[in-house]
Amino acid sequence: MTNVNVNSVAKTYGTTPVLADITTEFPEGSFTSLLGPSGSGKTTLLRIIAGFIKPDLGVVTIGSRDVTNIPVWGRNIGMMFQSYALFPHMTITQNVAFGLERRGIKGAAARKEVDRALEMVRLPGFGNRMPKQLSGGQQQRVALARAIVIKPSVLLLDEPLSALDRRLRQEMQVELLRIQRESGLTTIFVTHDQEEALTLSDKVAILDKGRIVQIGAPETVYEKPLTRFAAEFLGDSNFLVGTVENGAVRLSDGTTVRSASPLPANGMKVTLAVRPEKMSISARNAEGNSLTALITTVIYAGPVLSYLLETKDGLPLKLFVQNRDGTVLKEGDSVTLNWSPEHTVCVVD
Ligand SMILES: Nc1ncnc2c1ncn2[C@@H]1O[C@H](COP(=O)(O)OP(=O)(O)OP(=O)(O)O)[C@@H](O)[C@H]1O
Repeated sequence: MTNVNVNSVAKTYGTTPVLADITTEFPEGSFTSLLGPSGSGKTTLLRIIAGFIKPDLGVVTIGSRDVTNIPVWGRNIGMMFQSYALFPHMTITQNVAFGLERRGIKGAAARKEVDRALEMVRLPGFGNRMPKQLSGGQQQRVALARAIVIKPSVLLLDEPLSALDRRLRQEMQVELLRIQRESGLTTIFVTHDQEEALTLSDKVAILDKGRIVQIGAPETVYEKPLTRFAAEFLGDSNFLVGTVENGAVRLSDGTTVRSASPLPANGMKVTLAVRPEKMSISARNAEGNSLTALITTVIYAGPVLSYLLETKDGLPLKLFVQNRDGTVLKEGDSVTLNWSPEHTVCVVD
């Protein structure tokens, strides 16, 4: 078990900066997801930690060891990518043993480690099969066994589950988490699937244009986004823009909205973010915030109903409600939305 540190790491391709001054710690035994849109630099950061790419600036340490100038094979890293490509002409045992052989571990010692790894991914007894005799999910497990059999210090995963269908993917998420917890491996996981990042991780790092804009526990990043980008990228959000007036925010239609976040000085323009499930259609609470809006679209998704709304000033809003009693409101209905200042977060625009 080892912690990974990235210090002032920067990378530019030609004139395009891809990573700008990244400093962050991946604590020993933690599971961190790197989450961000396409091109935000997730893979580049992972490949720098793996040693496939050398940063222009900065230092990478694994444990107490500076590995910035150490090649991939000298870093003792377990890796798994989207294209997990097992060797088709080799048995499962041979596939898993591949990394061990390159480390000089052969024969009975190797077989013992392979059996242990196959047991860990719940494929005991599959060693003599060929990859084509396994389902996609089973092949993925073999790839995971191959990554962990070498007893790496760190496990690096780049969208390993994105080729799987939804059901298999959820199954593998549970397996991955179990294996990570059992092995205690410091794990860094690249994904652009927010739900996956929230469910699996101890920490989520949100990347935007080569910077980590926020890193923290899933519930912190979700409940208290720091920027509009983070609030929008991780989950859905309503944004209310207004001016600070006597400790509250006055919107353009004159409504006053209170926030539990610290607000800047009077007269400053601010953006407030409110999650759509934090709003409700209920009797007005004197302590709370409220806005009246017209329903423009109803999206029926079984357990959850989504409503798109618009205030008379043209402000678009979203509302998610649990479908408790089967009541579905209609387009054109006018409703009053209520929500708490606790769920009204001041974000950097
Ligand atoms: N070898 C390269 N040469 C030039 N530009 C590159 C190279 N590799 C990556 N880039 C650019 O760097 C940026 C970041 O790429 P990276 O693959 O790290 O993003 P990502 O967040 O992992 O995206 P995705 O989710 O699409 O995989 C992109 O704009 C990409 O085009």
